[in-house]
Order: sequence, then C-alpha cells, then structure tokens
Amino acid sequence: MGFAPDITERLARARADLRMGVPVVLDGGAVVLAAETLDAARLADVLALGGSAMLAITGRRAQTLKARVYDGDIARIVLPPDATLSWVRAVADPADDLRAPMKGPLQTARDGSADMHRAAIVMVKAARLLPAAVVLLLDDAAGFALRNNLTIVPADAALDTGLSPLNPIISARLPLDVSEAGRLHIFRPDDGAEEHYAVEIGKPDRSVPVLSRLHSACFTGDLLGSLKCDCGPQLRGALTQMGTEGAGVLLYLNQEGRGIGLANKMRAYSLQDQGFDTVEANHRLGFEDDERDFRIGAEILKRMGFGAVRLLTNNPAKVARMDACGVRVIERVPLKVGGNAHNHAYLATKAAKSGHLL
Ligand SMILES: Nc1nc2c(ncn2[C@@H]2O[C@H](COP(=O)(O)OP(=O)(O)OP(=O)(O)O)[C@@H](O)[C@H]2O)c(=O)[nH]1
Ligand SMILES: [Zn+2]
Repeated sequence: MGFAPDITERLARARADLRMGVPVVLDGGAVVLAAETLDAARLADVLALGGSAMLAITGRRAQTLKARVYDGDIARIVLPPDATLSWVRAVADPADDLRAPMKGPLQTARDGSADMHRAAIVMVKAARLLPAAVVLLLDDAAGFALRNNLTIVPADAALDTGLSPLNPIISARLPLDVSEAGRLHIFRPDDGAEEHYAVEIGKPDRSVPVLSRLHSACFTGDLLGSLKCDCGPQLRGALTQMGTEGAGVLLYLNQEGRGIGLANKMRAYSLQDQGFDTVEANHRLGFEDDERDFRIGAEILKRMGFGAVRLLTNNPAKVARMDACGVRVIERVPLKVGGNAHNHAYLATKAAKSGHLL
C-alpha cells in the first residue's frame, strides 16, 4: 500500500487532464493531446519537438474525410509541419465539413504501429471529447512526463476495456407520483466515471422476472421535454407501468447521447440540422451509432439480485446485449410512446438502421 494513485486512478486523472487540454503521456512512448481542447501554444510546442506527429482519428471520421484507413478502426493522419490549430479542428470536428469540404490532401501513415494512437482515441472518447488526438511518439516517455509534470499511464491499461466494479453507495426511500413505494439507489464505479442510478418500485420478488427498463440519460428529452426524441415519455411511461403493476426497477444510466456525452450529442444535433440523420451524424463525428456499454446495466441488475427481467424496450439489440451479459430477458415489453411530428424521422431512422421496432 502506498499513497500513490494506482493505474485506474491515473487513468481517471488522464481523462480530466485531456478535458482541460493538458497533455498526457503513454508510457509505451507517446505524448497525447485531445484535438478538441488543444490550444495554439501547445500545438506549437508539439511541432517544435520534431518527430512525426500524427492526428489520430477514427475510421468513421476518416471515411467522411475520404482519407485512407490502414489501421482498421483508426487512421493516423500525418500532421503537416505547418499545421495550424484551425486545420486540426477542421479534421477533428465535422461542424464545417459542408462549408469547407477540402481539408486535404490528407496523408495517412501506413508503417509502424498504431497502438499508441488507438489508446489515445480510447482515452479521448472516455473523456467524452471529440474522438481525435494529436499523438507524438517519444523515446523517453517517462523522462518527458517527469520533466513536464504530466500524468503518465500505460498504453495497454488505456486500451483495457474491462468493466469497472460498481459499488452501491446509498439507497433511500423516494415516494414518487407513480408509486409511494419508490426507492433510489446510487452506484459509483471504481474508475471515477459517471455514477448510475436505480429506481426500485415496490418490493420486486427476486425469484421471478422483474419489469425493468434500462434508460439512457437524455437531458434534453428527460428534463427539457425535447420533441426530437421519445426519451421523456419513455421514462415516465416505464415508471407509470411499474407503478401500476406495483413492482419494477428502472436503471437511469448516465450514458447521455448513446454514450458520447451531451456536448457531442449537441454536435450531432447540429449536423442533423444540416440534413444528416442520427446515425450519419454520429459517424461524421467519428463515433459508432451506439457507444453505450450495456455491461453496466447488467452488472447493476445482478448486484441488486435480479437475474431475469421483462425488459421495457423497442430495441432488440438491448435484449441481446442483456442476454450476453448474463441477465435473462424473459419478455420484451414494447414501450411505444412519445411519437410526434419532430421525432418521426428519428424514430424511422432507428427502425431502418438500428433495428428498433416501431
Ligand atoms: N448520439 C445521439 N444520441 C441521441 C440522439 N437522440 C437521442 N439520443 C440518446 O439516445 C439515448 C436513447 O437511445 P435510443 O436509441 O433513443 O433508444 P434505446 O435506448 O436504444 O431503445 P429503447 O429502449 O427502445 O428506448 C439517450 O441517451 C439519448 O440521449 C441523437 O440524435 N444522437
Ligand atoms: Zn432523448
């Protein structure tokens, strides 16, 4: 035992650093700066170091930019020696793609390993930033980190996709309008990431499948009454059904925007205003359609003693993911509420491209 932070804690620090624009060092041998929070002074510092700095982007973003992809899920775009901050931003952020389509020619690196660049993308995604990072390989990464007082993490730890333990913190009675027998449970992951919540209605019998909903946070729909999606009515509809049946469990998972964070979701909305649908918008930003980690929901259900559920959802992929994570879905209970003129196209896209059932 020592006072020094362990690897999980250093990774949490690294995410916070990246969000502030502070570089992070990978001890496999690279310095990483998030493209979104990069400033001109640090870009100049990186370029002054010489070497072959790259802008790591995802394969999805590279496809939009018509850049070649040699590393599968990611591409290493060579940073020109005279690269400006606005060039980095334009490659990373699709906001102005239509107004200024030509960023290139973009040169993609082909030789050498992409491990550091892949780890950088995983870290900036986990920090809920745009999935793009400036990466410069270093010979003496440990010395560089020490001299500059930077957080250093092993690249393979950044790439580790193991699920962090979720610890129950507190639960308390919470009378709700749908049921006076409500209870709110708070779960906190070990890795410093977002907390998640479980709303338990009544006293569900753990020996029979429980009526359950895995609700992904939607600030705009759940709180503001946005008409662009169906989340608010789904949240209230699920709770109402649990209240009527007298028992149920609703997980409120803080995976805003299907796991890309609220700022990126608003970037996606801005692209939708330019004519792209919800899936295309995610891809143009460099994300997959759905970046949520459903193991979190399954883990919380199991921790609460629920091994089998009747799942309120229109998304068959959610059913499959729960089954794969060891929570048996005995029945899919449709939750078709909240359709309106504004979200008609959104729901139709999810049905056509993401397999949702209308
Ligand atoms: N990235 C992105 N996220 C969105 C968009 N609209 C809503 N969301 C998020 O999508 C999540 C809800 O996912 P949905 O795809 O609507 O539904 P689902 O959870 O897969 O399926 P259901 O169980 O039937 O609701 C919430 O986290 C919302 O914040 C969008 O246009 N782009
Ligand atoms: Zn929503």
